[in-house]
Amino acid sequence: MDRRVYGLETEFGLTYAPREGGRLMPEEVAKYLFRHVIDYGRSSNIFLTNGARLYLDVGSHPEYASAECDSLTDLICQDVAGEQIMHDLALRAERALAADGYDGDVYLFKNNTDSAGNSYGCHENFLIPRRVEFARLAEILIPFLVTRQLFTGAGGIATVDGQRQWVFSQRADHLWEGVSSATTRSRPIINTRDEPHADAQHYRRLHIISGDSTMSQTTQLAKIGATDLLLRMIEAGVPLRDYSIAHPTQAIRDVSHDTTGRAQIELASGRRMTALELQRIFYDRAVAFVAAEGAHHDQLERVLDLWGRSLDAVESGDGTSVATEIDWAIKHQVLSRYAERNQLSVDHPRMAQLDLAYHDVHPERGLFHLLERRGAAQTVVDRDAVARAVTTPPLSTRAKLRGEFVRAARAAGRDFTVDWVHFRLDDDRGRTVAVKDPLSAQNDAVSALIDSIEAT
Ligand SMILES: Nc1ncnc2c1ncn2[C@@H]1O[C@H](COP(=O)(O)OP(=O)(O)OP(=O)(O)O)[C@@H](O)[C@H]1O
Ligand SMILES: [Mg+2]
Repeated sequence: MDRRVYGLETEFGLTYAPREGGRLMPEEVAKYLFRHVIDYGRSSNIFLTNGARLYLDVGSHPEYASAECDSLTDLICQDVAGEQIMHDLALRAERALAADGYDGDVYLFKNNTDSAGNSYGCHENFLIPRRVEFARLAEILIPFLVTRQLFTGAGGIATVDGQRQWVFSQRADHLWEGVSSATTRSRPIINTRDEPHADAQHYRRLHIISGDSTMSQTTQLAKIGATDLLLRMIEAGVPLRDYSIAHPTQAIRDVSHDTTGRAQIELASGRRMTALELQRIFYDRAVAFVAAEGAHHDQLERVLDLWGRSLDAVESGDGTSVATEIDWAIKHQVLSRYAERNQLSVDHPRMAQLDLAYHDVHPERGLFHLLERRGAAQTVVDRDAVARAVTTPPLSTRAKLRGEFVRAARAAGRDFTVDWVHFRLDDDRGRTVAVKDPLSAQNDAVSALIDSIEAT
């Protein structure tokens, strides 16, 4: 695909810490969090003027699904904007709670596990051509996804065989299948539910649910950029050997638990390879592909540089060279310095607290955000671009139409229904406009709909 559509869905962890007043169940806190959303959109499932979807499913993990983007920088802007939108809801919830006699703090975490052992996800969506045979795609992609945590993992401390230890990924211990159509009960690496939100004859939406949520913008760039590049190679028919893994979910855990990158992975062929060896193959092939075909976007050099240096860092056992860029290394550096200063072992509860604080979306309280402000975490996009993305959609995809439609309908106080594909004014005799092409930012029928709102 020359222009690819990307979207990121993020589920957040939510807790309430009382200063005064009683405790609250997560479901009750979620109700407070979404009170403003329901006041604003009369539903707990709404689309925003930046083209994103904000919703609360059963349970207590609010989700922000970014608008469709066709560049990595737009995607990062839209994703970080989601944190700010969530944070704004948390502040409103605190005020509403206070009015009801609950004085305390609402915490939102962009992470993947809560203290009760539940896991929630960060789902990556990629538009891919249907002509690519899905079985071949999965065969190549799964070994890549199992091992890419060497540079995409959020890192942190987890309990493995009863012991607290450093790992690459929070999500790895919570995946149960390679490929499946379910996202909740069996939780696969790739979800095959076939809902392309595009012309189904020609496209698929690849739905990857195995990744960790990402705090660092540079990690996000490396994660989505490398995965896109691999997809591009598969689409181009680059011959890649079959590295199918015998037991993918066992392997993803083993790779996560061995931070030397030397976890042995058994392939379906019976051969054994380490995570680093597999990643080196993918990386070398990607470098050769770009050398032959040229870069298809202006961030590609940075993607390859981050990917390559991360593998070097794992190989050398020293993360400092990527400790401002890659989440696991950033977190490891700050937590281990703290442990040294305070003589804490890895199983000390304060270490678990810091690990959690890294993912706090609060711009002043969150540990990652503190590091970023101090220049200890590099960025890809500037603050102004993120601030714009809170209210403005990406301008080169269908999201632009959605954002403009939502804005116009709200301004005029009109009732409307939208989803990723459809646009409708509820009192417009049921006329629904469908925009099947996610890459189209112009559509006469939607323009006419918007004009009709503005004319009244
Ligand atoms: N044609 C497309 N190709 C790739 N991504 C798309 C396309 N259309 C929409 N997206 C992205 O897919 C994501 C869909 O999010 P959503 O939460 O609605 O997921 P879902 O898989 O449809 O449903 P759910 O999470 O409710 O199970 C969004 O980030 C959106 O930007
Ligand atoms: Mg979703």
